Amino acid sequence: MTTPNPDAPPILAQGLAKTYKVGFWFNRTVRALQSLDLQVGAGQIYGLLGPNGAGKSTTIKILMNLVRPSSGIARIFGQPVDEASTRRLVGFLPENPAPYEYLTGREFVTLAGQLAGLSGQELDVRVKEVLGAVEMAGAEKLQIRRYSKGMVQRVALAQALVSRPKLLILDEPTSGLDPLGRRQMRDLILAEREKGTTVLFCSHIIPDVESLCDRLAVLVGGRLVREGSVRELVSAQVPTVEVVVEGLAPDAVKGLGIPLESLQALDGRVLLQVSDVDTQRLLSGVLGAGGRVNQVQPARFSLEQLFMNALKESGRASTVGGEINT
Ligand SMILES: Nc1ncnc2c1ncn2[C@@H]1O[C@H](COP(=O)(O)OP(=O)(O)OP(=O)(O)O)[C@@H](O)[C@H]1O
Repeated sequence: MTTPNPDAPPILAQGLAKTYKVGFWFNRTVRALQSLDLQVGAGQIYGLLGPNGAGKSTTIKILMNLVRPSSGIARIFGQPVDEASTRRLVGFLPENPAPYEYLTGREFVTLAGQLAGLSGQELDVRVKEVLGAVEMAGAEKLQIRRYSKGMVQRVALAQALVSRPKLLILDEPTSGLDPLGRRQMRDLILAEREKGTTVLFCSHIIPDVESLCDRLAVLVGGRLVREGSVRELVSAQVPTVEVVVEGLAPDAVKGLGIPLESLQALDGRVLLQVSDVDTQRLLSGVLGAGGRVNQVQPARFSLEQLFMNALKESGRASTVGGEINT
């Protein structure tokens, strides 16, 4: 058995690919992941963002050694993902946690703590601590089958935290949580980073990714299409301007022949987004056609725009999943 290297990146993936065999005769394949390179540095909160079927869970399952990659390398703290010594350093929240229903929340988290090597008073104290942190102390004696989806998500997070992991891997951590629960989950993730824990989480909830991540990777159809810090990625977008026009119908605005990022009819006005370089031409066109310009302001770039652009470029705006080959 080799020991994990604390100076190695918590997560490293090189050329990671996964092809699933599907169909009754397993004669078709789905390419879920294609040559993924990823490096997550110590203490970072790293987000995997992508639409349904982008390959986020497959990446996480490979890192958790639940799925074998078809090719490529995946390492945790410098060790292969199937190395037992690395498992103790990782806390994992799966996409649809399915804890033993007949255990109480407290029993379940205690079991997870025992499996992680805790015992005696240290175990009791830690179980109480994590159940308190996820606000489940009041329901800890209830069997899990009586829990709501959000409560299951909370105890599942408690089991991921109980061993004080150095790396937390969270698959859709805010799924099933109400707005308050989502806020608490975000605060817990930030608190973990304060303690020096590295966090990898996947989501398709853009505000969660935007508010939490230091860096992120955008996956579409199994391919990495963007990677960087949230700020870098958002500021690399082509600047656009928002223009509100009155006195012209949407079709008349479209008829000006100026490329528009978006167009929305709003109660007698038309709200447009246009690339910075086309703004003057648009304004002259609107005035020349007898319209009035009500408002012009730079658009605030959001991760959502970046995401939509990435989808558009990949030609995947209306499709999900990996490539299916027959
Ligand atoms: N066990 C499996 N067998 C066959 N195909 C699979 C399997 N697991 C995933 N896939 C396929 O691989 C592709 C990627 O799926 P994956 O679950 O990794 O995506 P995801 O980004 O996590 O999606 P979501 O956001 O919907 O959870 C999809 O096309 C999916 O149908």
